[in-house]
Amino acid sequence: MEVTYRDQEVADSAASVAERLVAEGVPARLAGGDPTLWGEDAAPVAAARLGWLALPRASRGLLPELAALARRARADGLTNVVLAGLGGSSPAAEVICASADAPLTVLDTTDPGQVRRALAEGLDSTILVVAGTSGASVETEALLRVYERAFLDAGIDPATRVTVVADPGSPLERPAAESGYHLIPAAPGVGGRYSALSAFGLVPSALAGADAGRLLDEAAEVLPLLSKDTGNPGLDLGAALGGAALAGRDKLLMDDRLSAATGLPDWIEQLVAGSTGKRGRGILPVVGGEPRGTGDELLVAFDADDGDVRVDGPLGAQFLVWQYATAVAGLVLGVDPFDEPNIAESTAATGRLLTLPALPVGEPVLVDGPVEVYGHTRAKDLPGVLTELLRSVPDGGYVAVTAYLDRLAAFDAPVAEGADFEQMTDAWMAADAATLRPLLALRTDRPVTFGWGPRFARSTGQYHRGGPQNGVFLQVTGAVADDVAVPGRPYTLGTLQLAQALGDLDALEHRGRPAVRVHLTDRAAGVAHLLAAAQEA
Ligand SMILES: O=P(O)(O)OC[C@H]1O[C@H](O)[C@H](O)[C@@H](O)[C@@H]1O
Repeated sequence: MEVTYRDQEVADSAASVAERLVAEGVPARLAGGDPTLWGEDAAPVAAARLGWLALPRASRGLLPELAALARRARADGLTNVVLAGLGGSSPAAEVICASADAPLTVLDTTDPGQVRRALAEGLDSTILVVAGTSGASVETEALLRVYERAFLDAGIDPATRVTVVADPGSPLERPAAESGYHLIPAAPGVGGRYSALSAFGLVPSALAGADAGRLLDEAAEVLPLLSKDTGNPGLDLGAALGGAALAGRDKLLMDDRLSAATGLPDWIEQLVAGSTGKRGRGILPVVGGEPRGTGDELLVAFDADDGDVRVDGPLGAQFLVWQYATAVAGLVLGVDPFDEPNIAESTAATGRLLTLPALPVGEPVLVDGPVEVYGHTRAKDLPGVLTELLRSVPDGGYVAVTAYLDRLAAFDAPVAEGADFEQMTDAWMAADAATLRPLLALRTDRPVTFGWGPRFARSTGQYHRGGPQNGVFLQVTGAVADDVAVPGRPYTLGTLQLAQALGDLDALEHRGRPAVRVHLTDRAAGVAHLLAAAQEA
């Protein structure tokens, strides 16, 4: 694993940061799991979250159980692996499986269409992994309830299909015990964001056919370097991230085009945004963003020379080194990398909204074709709304687009017969809400981020609310055609999804951030309309 500086300014600031950290004994103290590094107030939480440093070795104990689990699933014909988990409980497995070409369906959504899509993949061959660290995520619990009912309706005993991965003492242990699900207790003292090499990352990956042992080997190889004062890739990367952010280069761009790992920036996003975005500080990962030369960017390139920092190494080592580097960057920025003080703001608001007889959606301030606009705007049409939002981004700020929609809906777009791959990709992009990010990025030199709700809410959501208050928000919601009931709960997935969006908006508006919700009364037509509006200057 190697970290190389390719920009003199970054190299200089990293060197002076590293010198200070070494003088304070940080590398050995962090590698040894010293919880007092981030100050006295942070020590109790850190003490309960530094377990990830031991995982490259400790998780080896899981391997026989994982092999047996995977063997049994294959013997039973359970090849469709579905992972229900939010925040840090799912993105590592997503990257591991995508990189290993191991098919995994990740459900970190409350979108009824996306959940129906997953259910339709064939319950006969489905094994469901339900993953939660705190066990408090309402989405995970709802998805478990939906799948339990679906299995029962299909005449399948859920106990033969559900595996629960949970922190010891988590409320998720209860349904597991009551219903006889296979329970795999996660290593204690890790927490969601740092759980890649724990049961959270490894159980679904092994079931889907990825090589969990290899990941641990890759991480174990780099582990001894992390206590060193020199030649320590975690220290080098952390000093670069922290030093650059202190110098105003706090937008993290990543070029992974040549990387053997698929989707690593998405995992880094949840780690870095959730860990550093607090107390008005933080590092904002801009996944998919291109460098604009604006002076507030740091470009990290994987296995390539075009960045300010070059990072080379296999996936298992990347996980460990980025975790260490993020903990170091938190120290440099003066934030506690292990808490998430502002996540609860929107979840509490969502909880309150769900107790009301009806969701307070309000009245649209304007309707433009299949798109309703809610919030404060003086604009007369949708292109005007977007222009106004873009103009309201302050110096050093950013635009965050968040879409509470079906992440896979674009693949339903009609593609002409005989179309080649490029034409197919064009058709999908033209139907994908995520295309808003590059389109809006063409119209501003400020970074534009994109996140699917509620997935982003537990990572960049922490940064949006806790980080520098210079974000401008465009939230996209959509009408639900075919809702899904949540058995045993008074709400449907569609209601939960909308309540989450409104809860998030509420938390942003309370902080005085410019935020507009656009609601698609027809989802496919609405996305097309929105993308067209984004192109109209
Ligand atoms: O794993 P859960 O209990 O469902 O929590 C999901 C997520 O919640 C918060 O956002 C934390 O910052 C994450 O680290 C965690 O993964």
